[in-house]
Amino acid sequence: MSDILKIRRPDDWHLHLRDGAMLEAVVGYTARQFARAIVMPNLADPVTTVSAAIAYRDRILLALPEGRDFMPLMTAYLTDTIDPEELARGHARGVFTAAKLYPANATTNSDKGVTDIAHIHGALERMQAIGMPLLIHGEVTDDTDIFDREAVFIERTLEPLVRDFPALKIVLEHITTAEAAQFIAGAGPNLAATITPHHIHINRNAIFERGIRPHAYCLPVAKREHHRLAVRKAAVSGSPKFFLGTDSAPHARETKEASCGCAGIFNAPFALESYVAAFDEDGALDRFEAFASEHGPRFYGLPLNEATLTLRREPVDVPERLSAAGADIVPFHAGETLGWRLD
Ligand SMILES: NC(=O)N[C@@H](CC(=O)O)C(=O)O
Ligand SMILES: [Zn+2]
Ligand SMILES: [Zn+2]
Repeated sequence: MSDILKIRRPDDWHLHLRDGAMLEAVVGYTARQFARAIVMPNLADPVTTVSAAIAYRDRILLALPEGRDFMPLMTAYLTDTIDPEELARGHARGVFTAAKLYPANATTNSDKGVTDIAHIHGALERMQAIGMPLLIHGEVTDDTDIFDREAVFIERTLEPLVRDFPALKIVLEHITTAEAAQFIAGAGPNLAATITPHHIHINRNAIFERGIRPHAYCLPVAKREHHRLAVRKAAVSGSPKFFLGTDSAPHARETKEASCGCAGIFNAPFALESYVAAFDEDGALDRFEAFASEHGPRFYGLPLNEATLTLRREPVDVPERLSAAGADIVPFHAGETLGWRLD
């Protein structure tokens, strides 16, 4: 009985699909598992307009393997000069599901992000009024210690933001700390957080295991063990404020294995297998479906998926590399054997 898990088809509430050849190489891995995904707008040329989002959505749909039923949910990239009208227009037309706040220079392709929250107050007011969610990469960008950047962001930026916009729907993305888990758990129902597979499996030791491990490097960077445990506890808790968002972030192998390697972990190929292993280890298989398939759509006010999928307790080998876009990419769990297999 507990060797087979049949669940409502899940969604990925935080995903990087990139563009061009990389998009074509990676989109099938996500579409195999997830019915929908919130697609991040941090392309080299960020998605800041309705027309750019429509064109990107069309490229994603065109890149899908045949017969795959998958709906990309698009997001707008907030800049200092973003026009609140453009956001509202995109939201009303069903193009922008949400808008994403990247503090300028916090992460990959965030150089055109927001330099000061004060610059987007008009946009946030408008989003609050129309019920458009704000998605946040929550790290400060000054010379704060890299392991403290999320906790400091919560104190310095998120708490005032929640006070100023009490009805704004906010998702704190890819949380990595006990502080974040605690803050979200204690906040109102309009605040939620996504949790990645890697942040429930690895702590910061993984980045330095017998040498430097670029494929375990992402932002926000993995923290100490006690933070991993707190984030994992939130994921398996059954609280509707925490839901699945892989933050799968493919980078070609040579751009990670470099003197200045890119941040991002490519976990799309075995995302469900990775999450379910953690729920199984924690005796929380009965709460997996809610985390993967229910909490997200309820927060976003979207219908639950009708289709189902089945996971079986059978070994699955994760390859060392996957070839894509003429290069290769190293997936999360490369070379490991996971204990659950997706049909
Ligand atoms: N998570 C990462 O380490 N990288 C993401 C950006 C992001 O989500 O911060 C990317 O686009 O590569
Ligand atoms: Zn991020
Ligand atoms: Zn991301």
